[in-house]
Order: sequence, then C-alpha cells, then structure tokens
Amino acid sequence: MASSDILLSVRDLRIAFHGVEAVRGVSFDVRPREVLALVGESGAGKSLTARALLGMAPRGATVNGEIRLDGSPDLAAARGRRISLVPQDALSALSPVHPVGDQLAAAVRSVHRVSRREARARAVAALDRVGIPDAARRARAHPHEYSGGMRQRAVIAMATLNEPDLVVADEPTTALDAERREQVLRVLSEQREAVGAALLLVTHDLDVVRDHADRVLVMYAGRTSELGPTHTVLGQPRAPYTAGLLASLPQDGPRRRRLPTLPGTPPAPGELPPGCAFAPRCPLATDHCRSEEPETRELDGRLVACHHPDRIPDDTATLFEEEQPA
Ligand SMILES: Nc1ncnc2c1ncn2[C@@H]1O[C@H](COP(=O)(O)OP(=O)(O)OP(=O)(O)O)[C@@H](O)[C@H]1O
Repeated sequence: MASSDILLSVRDLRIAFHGVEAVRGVSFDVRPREVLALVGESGAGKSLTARALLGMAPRGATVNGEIRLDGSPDLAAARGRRISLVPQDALSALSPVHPVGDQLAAAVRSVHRVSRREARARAVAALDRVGIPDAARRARAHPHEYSGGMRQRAVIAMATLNEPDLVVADEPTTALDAERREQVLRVLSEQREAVGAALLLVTHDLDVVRDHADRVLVMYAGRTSELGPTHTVLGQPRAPYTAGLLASLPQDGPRRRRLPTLPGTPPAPGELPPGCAFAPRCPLATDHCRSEEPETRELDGRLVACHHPDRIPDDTATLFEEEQPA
C-alpha cells in the first residue's frame, strides 16, 4: 500500500505503569477518512491506546513505540489541530466557567487568524450544524445549561471545527441513554464526513461497530486479538475472543441463551497467565496456547493472534453457547 493511503501509523505501541505493560505492542494504521473501531472488554487498553495518539497518556505512564502522522513522527503540532478528541464525558472537555460559544470561538482562533466576530460566527454555525437549537442564543450559555446530549454534540462541533484529519472518539456515547446515543453517533458521523476526517472510535458496543466502522481492531489484555474489515472480522471471526464477544450479544432466534456467554474476566496487566492471555477463557485452548503467546498473522483478509484460528466453527456462536432448557 502506498504511504499516502495511510494517515496515521502506530507501531509496537507499549504503555506501562511502574514497569507493567497495559498495552503490549499494538500496531495499526488509520487510512484517510476511514472509521476504525477499537473494541474489547474493560481494561483491554483501548483508551490508553487512543489517548496516546493525542499525547494524553495518564500521569505515570511510560509510552514506547512509534506513532506517525503522514509519515512524520513529530506529532506535537498536530495534536489538537490535525488530531482532535471527543471524550466520553463532555464536561471534561469544556470549561465550566466560560460560555460554550466562547470556547468554540477560542478553538477557532487557536488555529486561524480571524477576528473575534468571525470566530464567533464560525462557532455559532458549528453549533447549528450539530443540531443545537437556537444556536446563537445557546452559544452564550454555559455547559451546565446544556443537556448531556447537547453537550456531547457541542464537543463534536469543537472537535471538527478546525477540520482535523483524525477525530479520536473515546466511548463518546457511554454517558447517554439509548436514544441520545444514536443521535450523537449520527451527528459524529455526519460531521466527520463533512470535514473529511478519519475516525478512531473506541467502543464496547459491537452493534455500533457494525453500523459505523469500516475496520475493527479487537483488543484483549493490551494486545491485538484480531484486526480487519468489519464485515470480515464480525462476519467470520478467526479469534475465539471475537467469537466470544459476538456470542455475548443478545440474539433473536428460537434458542434461548444465557448471557453473558463469554465466561470469566480478562486478566489485569500484572497478572497475565503464561501463553495466550485468553487461554483460561477459551474453549479451544491447548497446551500450546497455555505456554506460548501467539503472534499476529495474516489470515483470510485480517490479522489474527491465535494458534487455532481454523478450529472456529462456521457458526461461531456455538463455540460459547450454553443452551437453557426451554
Ligand atoms: N492511570 C493509570 N494508572 C495505572 N494503571 C492504569 C492507568 N490507566 C489505565 N491503567 C491500566 O491499564 C488498563 C487499560 O486501561 P484502559 O483505560 O486503556 O482500558 P479500556 O480498554 O479503555 O477499558 P474501559 O473500556 O473500561 O475504558 C487498565 O485496566 C489498568 O490496569
């Protein structure tokens, strides 16, 4: 693939706390305008990975590996301009003491040499674009005067205002109810497309991945479990962990199933088992899995880290299925 097809490249990203790695050598590319979803259970390292792209690793974290934007490792100037963040909690992105419109106008002026009046007009237009009703008046209100969904839309307006190349959205809808979630994801998708940005979308929700992502990176215990086009990975997973996540989704059908069907919990960073970190929860695990961690390799149009990807049945749900007596 030509390098111009790659907007952002991440190679062997490792993030450690006190010498214990929570992200253990993750590599992926983000292509211009694509939506790449990062999924996995809590603690997989999704947020750490996403925030490392913005230089926002938590205090005490040691970050190693290579992150390049358009081939350049010098990301300092790009962060906040060419790469922007939509966080889980809009209140963490907005100052409580300034009107929302002022904050958006300040973001405009941090990048463009325009008058205050022009910056303000762009801020109001951006709020209008994300569906804030009566945007000119609302621009004068403070964040606490907005509903949760409106605040999240205002943050999307702020994150796309300066036409970044990449938006990083870290669980952008977790704090919202189901109806608002759909609305906020739609607004995010519209604004991203309008400015021509790529999106790295951190989520727990495979339905969101299916509906919004071109490709998906499934993370487990700080590593890549599976990475490839969404329809390939979710349509016919080759990592038992992906199959387990899919099996845990509520499904329609004649058979009633107990949920969640993926047994156990992921290991904490300092408590990894020997071999494959997923082995203690994996119905396919062998002695080989319990002694040697699998490398990622290419298979059927995706990357997968598993010693036995060929043993996954076509009907992947049966791998973890627990039928209940009717
Ligand atoms: N500030 C921190 N100090 C120490 N360890 C941390 C810190 N932040 C994260 N970790 C460790 O890294 C692991 C991965 O964290 P991360 O926030 O990336 O998980 P995640 O996949 O985004 O989970 P969630 O879906 O719950 O947000 C955590 O389980 C924790 O062990």
